[in-house]
Amino acid sequence: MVVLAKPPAALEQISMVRSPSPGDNLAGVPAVDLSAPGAASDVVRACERYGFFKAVRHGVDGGVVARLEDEAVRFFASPQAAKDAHGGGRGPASSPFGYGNKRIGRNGDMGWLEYLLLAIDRDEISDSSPAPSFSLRFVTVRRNASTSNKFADGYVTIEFMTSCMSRVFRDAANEYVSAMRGMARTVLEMVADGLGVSPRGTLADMVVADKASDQLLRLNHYPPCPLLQNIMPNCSPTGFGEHTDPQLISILHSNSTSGLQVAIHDDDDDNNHQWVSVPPDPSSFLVIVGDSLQVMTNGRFRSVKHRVVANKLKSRVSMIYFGGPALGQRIAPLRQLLQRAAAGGDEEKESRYEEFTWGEYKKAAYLSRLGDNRLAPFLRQQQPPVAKRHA
Ligand SMILES: C=C1C[C@]23C[C@@]1(O)CC[C@H]2[C@@]12CC[C@H](O)[C@@](C)(C(=O)O1)[C@H]2[C@@H]3C(=O)O
Ligand SMILES: O=C(O)CCC(=O)C(=O)O
Repeated sequence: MVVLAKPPAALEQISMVRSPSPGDNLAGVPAVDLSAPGAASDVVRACERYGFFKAVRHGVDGGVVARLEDEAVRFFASPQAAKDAHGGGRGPASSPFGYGNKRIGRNGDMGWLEYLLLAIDRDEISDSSPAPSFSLRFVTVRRNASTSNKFADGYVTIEFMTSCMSRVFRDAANEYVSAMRGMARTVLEMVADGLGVSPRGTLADMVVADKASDQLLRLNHYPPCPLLQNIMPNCSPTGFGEHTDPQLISILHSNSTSGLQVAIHDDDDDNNHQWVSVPPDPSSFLVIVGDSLQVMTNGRFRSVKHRVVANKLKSRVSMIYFGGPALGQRIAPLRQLLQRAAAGGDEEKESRYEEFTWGEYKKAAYLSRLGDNRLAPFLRQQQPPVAKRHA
């Protein structure tokens, strides 16, 4: 009798992928030295070809990263019941925010991970603040209400509406988010410079200066998964399924455990892609182009598909800042790019996409499955596929 190997119950509903091997590593991960004079054009080149890059010499203090990572590790090591108490609940009315275990989003996606998803809310705290709709929510307040430009530059503090975390955790998250907002500004200004769009704050202000912008912080923990070692030695569970990020920009940090893979498209055939591993480098950050930035560049930048494969032996901890604009922000190609095209430049002069606001897109995104192509319903009819990328 042949007995078929069956995955352990803990892995039911989690899809398997081929285990990464050293040969899958992306040779020459695109890297940009953010302190270099030519950084803006390097950023644009990487976002066009790959949809992501590794930011080095970024100016973020290692202590800021270490303090939040230590707190995240401490939180994930706490008793399961304590973590579950901060979950967003289950079912269609549940909140995506707070602590989650294996369930990603509300539409049936599963992964070998646990996480904390936090909204960064910039309302000032006051007695009249509406009660939060979920159990974990950052509320940012102005440190100095009279200096609004400082506010724009990231001088914010974060308070938790609930006391699930220690003061130390709160402070660590606060300083980390400030650093990420600073990097988001730097990169988005470089994008504007590199594309010849003025003022250079056009994109950065939507995410960093607009008081109503929609920013998230996600802390992921992928426990080691030795369960398949003997029965399926060449397979690994999916940690986080393939997806693109809906926002403008994401900034990812991970510890030294591998697992992140990105889809690299053929230069000649846009429908063809290959999954490659991005070796971890805790001294750097990965900047990822989101769907909204793809639209704002009229498809010139690519929102890159990425996923995480669980590691058999080591825990992976990642921390991601997602920079989205205000819900009412129109998501459409930057006018100057279209105007330049109309005046005879080399870019397309019509938008490839139907118009939408970030609020509309976000609503649709949160009803979709992780791996769906969320921009497809917004593509204008009879548009050619996303332009062949520049080398
Ligand atoms: C399955 C889902 C999880 C997600 C919302 C969605 O319905 C589709 C997009 C997913 C994603 C991917 C990037 C970020 O991790 C995230 C927070 C986001 O903004 O979009 C997640 C959403 C989530 O985990 O709730
Ligand atoms: O953990 C990672 O490295 C990536 C996670 C991710 O893509 C996400 O949280 O959206």
